[in-house]
Amino acid sequence: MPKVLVCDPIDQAGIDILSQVAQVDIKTGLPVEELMKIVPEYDALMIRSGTRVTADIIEAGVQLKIIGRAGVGVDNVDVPAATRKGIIVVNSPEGNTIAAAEQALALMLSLSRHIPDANQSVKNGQWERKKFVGTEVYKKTLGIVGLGKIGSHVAAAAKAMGMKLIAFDPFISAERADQLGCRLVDMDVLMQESDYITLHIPKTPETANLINAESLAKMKPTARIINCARGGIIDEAALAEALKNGQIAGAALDVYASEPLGESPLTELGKEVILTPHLGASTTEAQVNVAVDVAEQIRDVLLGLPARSAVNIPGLHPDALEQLRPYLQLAETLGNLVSQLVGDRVESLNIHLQGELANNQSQPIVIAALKGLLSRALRERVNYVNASIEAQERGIRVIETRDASICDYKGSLLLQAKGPSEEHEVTGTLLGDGEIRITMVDGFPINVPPNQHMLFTRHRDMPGIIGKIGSLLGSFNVNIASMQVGRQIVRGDAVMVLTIDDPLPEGILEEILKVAGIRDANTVML
Ligand SMILES: NC(=O)C1=CN([C@@H]2O[C@H](COP(=O)(O)OP(=O)(O)OC[C@H]3O[C@@H](n4cnc5c(N)ncnc54)[C@H](O)[C@@H]3O)[C@@H](O)[C@H]2O)C=CC1
Ligand SMILES: O=C(O)C(=O)COP(=O)(O)O
Repeated sequence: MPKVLVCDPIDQAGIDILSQVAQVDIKTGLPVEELMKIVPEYDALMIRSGTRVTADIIEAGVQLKIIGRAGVGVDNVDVPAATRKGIIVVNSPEGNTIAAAEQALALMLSLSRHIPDANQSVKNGQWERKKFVGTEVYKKTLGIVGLGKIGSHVAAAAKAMGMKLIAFDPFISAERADQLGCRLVDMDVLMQESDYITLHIPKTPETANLINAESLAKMKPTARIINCARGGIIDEAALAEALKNGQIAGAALDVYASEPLGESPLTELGKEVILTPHLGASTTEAQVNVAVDVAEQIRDVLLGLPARSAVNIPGLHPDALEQLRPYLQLAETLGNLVSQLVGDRVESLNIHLQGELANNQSQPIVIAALKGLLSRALRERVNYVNASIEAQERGIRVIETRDASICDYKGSLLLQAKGPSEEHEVTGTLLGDGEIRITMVDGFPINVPPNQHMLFTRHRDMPGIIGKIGSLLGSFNVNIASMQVGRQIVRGDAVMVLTIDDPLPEGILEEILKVAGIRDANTVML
């Protein structure tokens, strides 16, 4: 039974799902050294923001197949290191969207009405109505940095409260912003015009310290900033300074450069600052959502099925993936086949998407072909996660072309692979029932389903040659399941493709190559 280590508090609904297929050990708050020590035993890790999965932990996790982040941000996982090792990293992109958006809105209103300090004051026995006079958000300008899932929900709610919306997100179209009632502006304008600024961007090298002394200096003295995204996007020392100097009116933070926050100039400030301990995703609903979402993906991967929200497999919606799945199988089979025909190291791979296939998203098909191509050398170590990197590191040149006008079949895939001494090409398609057919080998038309054991020959089309190969195989007790010859001209060059029931015994290939007219022979295992 596979083993899953749960390193952070996860809702029981997720644990129940994992327990159906794995031994689940819950060990939260482990010191790094402890985690390093036990991680080699585990097939999967399930984490939240509390655990840092560093390159060292990934290196030590010799059995790891998947790291599941029950939440959105994967900045606490060394994703490139996981990718290199073929470990899938999944998250729950939508499970806590509403929770995080509501936290940002709650903080915005808390800031504008001094709720936390007013509450504390009453609890302290005071009645300070004058001290806590607030401001309205109605008709004020909200600047949203990052108009993705959370930013969009904040926009909708803020719009309903009568706020004017501006946004900075270089990856969002003006049409999408328009739909949300947002005007797209650049970062400088957003800093200058906003009464409230809310951050909903991932932590990346580009967004680290995006809000710094220089940008804070552009804000209105009455403006307030909210960060429910990630610590480190705001320079905390610069923010504390801006608040202390009255350069800006307030800030509410849920996330910090280092968590738990500990000692910080921010904790010494007054009612202009509200600090919460990374609670954005901490609602009952969100915790069930993310736990179930990620546990299901871990379960599926452990059962050999694909994950729907892998962050290190090229982005594809599950529905699209489902539709493409037969083509991925085709690409993988052809990649494996052509690599065995080349025999040697493959230096370049041309991938031609033809007919209907040319209209599909090509990246997953390219990756599937590379996975197939590399599986001869890397076996189960290559997967959809690391196939591209492995190919790149081996210096394999990948060229992709598409031609929708080629329509012998509904859609077909042609792979041409070149090695130091040999070059081969194979074409394949899918029949109506999704079955794979190899339709061309080295330019010769055939129609063969892939088989576990196959024999491919190149020969001169002449009488008797097929019989000779047949009896030779018979003399070695090899049972032929099917045999086909493809040729372009009578008595010219031809290919013969045999599917056989067992692996070819030692020595038989040499005998086949001795048959007059045979130019080349390859065994293939698929
Ligand atoms: N406080 C908490 O507990 C939670 C925090 N989060 C954080 O919120 C972030 C946003 O989450 P979602 O909205 O679900 O992600 P998302 O991927 O749907 O949206 C992120 C948006 O940021 C934009 N973006 C990326 N780089 C940018 C840049 N340099 N400048 C401006 N915009 C940029 C993207 O185009 C995208 O539209 C997450 O990355 C996560 O770190 C998410 C959930 C809970
Ligand atoms: O989903 C995210 O990105 C979050 O920041 C939530 O973090 P958490 O799972 O509550 O530790």
